[in-house]
Amino acid sequence: MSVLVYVEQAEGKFKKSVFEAVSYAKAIADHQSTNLTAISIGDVAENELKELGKYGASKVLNVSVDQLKTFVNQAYASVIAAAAEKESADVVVLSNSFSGKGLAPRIAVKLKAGLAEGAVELPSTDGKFSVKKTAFSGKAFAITELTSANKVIALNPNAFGVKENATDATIENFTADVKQSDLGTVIKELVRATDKISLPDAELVVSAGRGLKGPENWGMIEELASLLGAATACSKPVSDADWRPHSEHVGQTGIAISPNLYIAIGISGAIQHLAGVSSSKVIVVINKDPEAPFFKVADYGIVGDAFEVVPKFIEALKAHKG
Ligand SMILES: Cc1cc2nc3c(=O)[nH]c(=O)nc-3n(C[C@H](O)[C@H](O)[C@H](O)COP(=O)(O)OP(=O)(O)OC[C@H]3O[C@@H](n4cnc5c(N)ncnc54)[C@H](O)[C@@H]3O)c2cc1C
Repeated sequence: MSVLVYVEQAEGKFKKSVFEAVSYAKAIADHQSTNLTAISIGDVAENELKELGKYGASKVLNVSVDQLKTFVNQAYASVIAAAAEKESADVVVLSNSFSGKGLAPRIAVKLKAGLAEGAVELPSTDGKFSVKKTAFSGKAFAITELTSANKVIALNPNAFGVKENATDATIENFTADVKQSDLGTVIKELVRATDKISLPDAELVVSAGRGLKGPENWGMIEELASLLGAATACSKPVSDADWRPHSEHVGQTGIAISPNLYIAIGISGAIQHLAGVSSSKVIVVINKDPEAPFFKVADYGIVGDAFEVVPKFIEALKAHKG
């Protein structure tokens, strides 16, 4: 028995959430006194693959074939399942990212495995294999017991943290048959929508809501985000009104994020909004209404008018940066 972790790459590089998934998988492997193997699909240089050893992967299966250069859900799931079978892995771990959300259930079906999506902690060690995970679109937690022999766990980004565990990773090429039926949808070209920091991966996020009154007032939000090196986000009504693009909408029906810092400006804190942001490590709320529900989950709160507070915040940051 062993543990397999899928390491998603973007343009040949691994993101922090991947190193976190490897750290998490390594902790499971250690608990089971077994080895951790990683599987990478796409064009990744050897030195980047070797990096995975730093977090505990002792072997890396490298799949580099033309058909799988870009992400193809069904085909990637088949390859990862084939690797799990080859490695006799009974636990498969991956990040609960956009692609992870599509892959995890497919891999689980192929391996007849129990599935825990949105895991936020290591499985329990009391003899049962129970995983704490988010439920009801992030509004609650559930403890799910996986009773099947094989298990698939999709870890929520920023839930476990990156932990170094230096091992010398050996790299092995892995060739799995890619069936034509798995290539039903193929990405032909990837076009970047923006050069801005990607919201799902951002460590810092500045978000604003209807309290900003209109799209013309987002200049100060963008300036604040740029000074902090943060991504920008917004509430649903803001993107519904086309004040901001839908790619910035966070919450139950938008993107779920868990950055280290989430600054919410002029957002009431409706439950559907909180569903996507409440697992942020530190939440700062700026709202002129002291009764705004967001203050209940805030680590720091400023009761004040955004049009007064944000410019002062920007001024202070500029002064701090010199
Ligand atoms: C099925 C369903 C799914 C939903 N999914 C989502 C979702 O994914 N994401 C999401 O965000 N919403 C979602 N919603 C909508 C959600 O219920 C709220 O309506 C929405 O989050 C409110 O957005 P808001 O806080 O920007 O606006 P408002 O509720 O209008 O709040 C504006 C806030 O700004 C404050 N304010 C006003 N002026 C200022 C000022 N000058 N300075 C400082 N503060 C000020 C006000 O006090 C208020 O708290 C969903 C709703 C439903 C029914």
